[in-house]
Amino acid sequence: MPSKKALIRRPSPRLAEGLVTHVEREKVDVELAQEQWEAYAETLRAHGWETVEVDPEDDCPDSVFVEDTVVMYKNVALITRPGAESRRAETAGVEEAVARLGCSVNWIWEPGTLDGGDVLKVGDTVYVGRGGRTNAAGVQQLRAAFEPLGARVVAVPVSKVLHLKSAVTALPDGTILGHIPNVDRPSLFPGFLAVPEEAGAHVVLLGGGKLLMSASAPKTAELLADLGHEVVTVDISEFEKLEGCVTCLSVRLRELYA
Ligand SMILES: NC(=O)NCCC[C@H](N)C(=O)O
Repeated sequence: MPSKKALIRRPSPRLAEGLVTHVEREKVDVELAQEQWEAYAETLRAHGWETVEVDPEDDCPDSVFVEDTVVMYKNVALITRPGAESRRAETAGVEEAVARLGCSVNWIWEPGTLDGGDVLKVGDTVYVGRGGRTNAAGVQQLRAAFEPLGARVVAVPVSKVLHLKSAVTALPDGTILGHIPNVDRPSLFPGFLAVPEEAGAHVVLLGGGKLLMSASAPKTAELLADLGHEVVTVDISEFEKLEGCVTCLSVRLRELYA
């Protein structure tokens, strides 16, 4: 039976020291972030996901952004080698967690770098962003890991935002959502829908046609609701100050047959 498990990792007490690259540093309220993270996890559970906590990594300020440390395809967990050196220590705990769940484990190796935020799966198409965190060797290694399993890997340039998924994500029907100023080449994506807000480009598919979105994209939420989607919102303001979005706080494991 397909699983509905989601990896999450509680915020480090050092969260406020997290990296910022494309935005001005703003003061992060760590206590509020903790509350927002609890509410995010509760929302996943309320929609049928069993949350599995990876052991915390308190010395890594960005460890809550668990999506960047592992990419799932079928039952294979590809442990990444994050582009930012300060994030490399995050992967050990994630590797342990996915192995415990029965995933087959594979790795991105030096000189490859790859962040999970750069990987968007739409059916068997796997888009990978070549940008500030993911290099050409990382793209090649991802291809070598997933193409034999049936994936079609499509590399796309990312220069305007931190990760590919900061720029685009996909609706359940495969339509790609993007905020045009953040997308290098919208024409590379079939069925592209431009959204009016930066955070409007970020959706997590909760299942049953429901979309999890940030409360900071009300116009896009209205647009998507008007197209017949059911939108569930969460406030993740403290993570957005660190260039995080709804996708980066969890990794959904849908194809485990444990
Ligand atoms: N996948 C994601 O959207 N990850 C966000 C990572 C934010 C973190 N401050 C970083 O710069 O790595």
